Amino acid sequence: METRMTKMVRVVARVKPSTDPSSTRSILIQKPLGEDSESVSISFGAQFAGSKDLYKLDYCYEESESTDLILTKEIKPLISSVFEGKDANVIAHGARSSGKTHLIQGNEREFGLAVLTMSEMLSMAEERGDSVSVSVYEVSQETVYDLLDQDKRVVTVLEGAQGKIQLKGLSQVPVKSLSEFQNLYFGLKKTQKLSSDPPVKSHKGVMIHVTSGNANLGRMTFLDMAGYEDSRKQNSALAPLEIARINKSIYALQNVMYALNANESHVPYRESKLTRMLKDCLQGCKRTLLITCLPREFSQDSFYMLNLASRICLGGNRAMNNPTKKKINSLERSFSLTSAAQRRQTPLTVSATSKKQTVLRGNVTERKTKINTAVSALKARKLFGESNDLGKCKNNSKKMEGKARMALKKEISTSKVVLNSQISSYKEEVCSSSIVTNSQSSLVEEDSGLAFSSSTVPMEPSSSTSEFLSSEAVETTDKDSPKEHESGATYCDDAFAEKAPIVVERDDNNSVIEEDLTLVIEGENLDKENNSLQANETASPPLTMRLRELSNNLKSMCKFSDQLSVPEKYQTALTESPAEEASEHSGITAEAIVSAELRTPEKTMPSSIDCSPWKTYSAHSSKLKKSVVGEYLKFINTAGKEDLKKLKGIGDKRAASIVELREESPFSTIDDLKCIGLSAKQVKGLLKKEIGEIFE
Ligand SMILES: Nc1ncnc2c1ncn2[C@@H]1O[C@H](COP(=O)(O)OP(=O)(O)OP(=O)(O)O)[C@@H](O)[C@H]1O
Repeated sequence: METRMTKMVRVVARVKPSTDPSSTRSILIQKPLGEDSESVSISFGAQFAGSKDLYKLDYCYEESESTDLILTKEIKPLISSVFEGKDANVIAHGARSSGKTHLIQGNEREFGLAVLTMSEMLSMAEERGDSVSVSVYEVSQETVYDLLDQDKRVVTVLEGAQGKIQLKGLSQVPVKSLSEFQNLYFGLKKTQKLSSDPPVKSHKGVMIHVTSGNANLGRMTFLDMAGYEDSRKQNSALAPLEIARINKSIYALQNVMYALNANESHVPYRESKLTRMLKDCLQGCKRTLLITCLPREFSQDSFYMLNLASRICLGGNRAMNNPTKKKINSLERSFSLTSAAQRRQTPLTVSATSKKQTVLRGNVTERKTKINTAVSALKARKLFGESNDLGKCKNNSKKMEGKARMALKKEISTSKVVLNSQISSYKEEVCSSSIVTNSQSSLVEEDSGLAFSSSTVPMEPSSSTSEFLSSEAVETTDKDSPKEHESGATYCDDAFAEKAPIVVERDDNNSVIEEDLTLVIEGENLDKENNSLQANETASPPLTMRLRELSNNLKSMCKFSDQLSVPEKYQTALTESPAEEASEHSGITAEAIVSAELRTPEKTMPSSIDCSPWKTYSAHSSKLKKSVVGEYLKFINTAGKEDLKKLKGIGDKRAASIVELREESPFSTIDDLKCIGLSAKQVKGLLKKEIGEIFE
């Protein structure tokens, strides 16, 4: 029976006009049915390395299409629902300077969507005899500020026992006319921007409330998100940590939208202050409109944002098309495991029948691209976080695919692979030592195909942590202390949660009611939990031991490769022939064919059969170097703070920076360590010292 569903999040793009008409770096938009297209594809110019990829969205508004058109087509239907008591959200995200503020706020001459919408809503309210009021806020460094308050009062996000969010300290100013609203909205900067303010990025939100008499109807939220930028950019005005923090909250909201659109059972609202404060608006809404702002001339940062938007869009399509999507979602999520602990705890499910393996083989071959796209297009912040440039993104996709292969290969080799089991395990050892992140994926069969499931696995920090965070969870950190607020009640702000005794609020009839509130746990606490998770799993041996072990393994592998002797015909089958050819060798089982297909030739060490001793030695030492670097990075990406401090040259501050930065984007090259304030020379020195220690 077909289930009718509507997408919770509609994902469209808005193109910002080119500033250089002669530029060849233009994005390409395919609208099969012009304005009536229900889905569009966006790709990048041939010059761009990612040009082969098409990103699907629900629609794309080009430069020639006016903001009024977006209002008519996208927002007017939402306005009616707000007057019927539903919430609606319009969120603009994108790279820096991609036109988000221009789209949402606009300027005095060219009104943005928030102003145009307010105009519509005021007319409608007048007709119906309803009232409109507005709140304007900013979320910066995990703190919410009330922008309609002269002193930019801090807003506290409280969560009631029923999970209802209360924004304590957020003003709600009645608006009677558009000019009144404009004065409030455009006057903000003039009254509040202090020249001494350090340049910080923030998310800015406008919430339009509709009330009928004393009853609250719906709310329309406009969110102008801070611009995404690669935290490793050398020329940014902001510190990498500040960028990382803001990116983390961008990813958090994107993860929430993905989960909502994919109709997932768990929505990770607790990942950031922004997602927590918007929880009610997002979950109680008729629809959220996500607008990806894209400059006509693409950039790496735009590419990432589009990639993520497309992922959210695809999640919705799948949820509508496939009621059993949850298993598929698990595939994406299984690749998005964020902490090494989670990755390592992932059980490798083995389906051992050869029949199933034969099916798997076919599917793996056919789905190679699908896995790749699913992984690259669908993984949340970790996938994209891991890859802060296209090259890395591609490498990561390859790595993911490689890991999938490895997992399959493991599966096969644990059952009846007759041929070459020695080679398989030998290769596995080499591969695993050179893969930076170590993700194990559960493999299960879904329908007749191959699916990856993480049903037994926490998916992301959000999901894992939230499992032990009920809405009444209580947690404190020692660095944050309770704050005193005007009400006189002592309660907590970010990263501090405790059961508040009784907090007073007003109900729909404006009468005072008392509610038992639980103060929320914010992102930093989640970090703490993530870290404690990591701390638990860092019972793994220290780096030097692991390097030593690696060195021994490599030595034994060298020995093994010298002894290696595989019948020639099987060597050919394993390295070159497609499966069909291989099957002609009567002695090779179906499982072996799969093994052959899944082989990653470049990872294979050259045997000494046809190499000179020097070539063999060079190849081995270069592999050794790569493996050591890989191990080092793996350690950097997974170890707890205390273990990190055991590394030469890493003190408390650097260890803390590593933990914070890798949350946003794991270290994928040694050079990434420059982000924690090391020079290239210092980075080299660190590694030399660690390697030197192996031989002490
Ligand atoms: N559709 C448009 N038409 C003309 N100019 C535009 C358009 N969109 C944006 N711009 C211009 O591009 C510049 C950057 O736009 P805007 O400030 O809106 O970007 P942003 O994405 O909000 O930036 P940030 O990431 O810093 O918040 C501004 O000078 C703005 O006037």
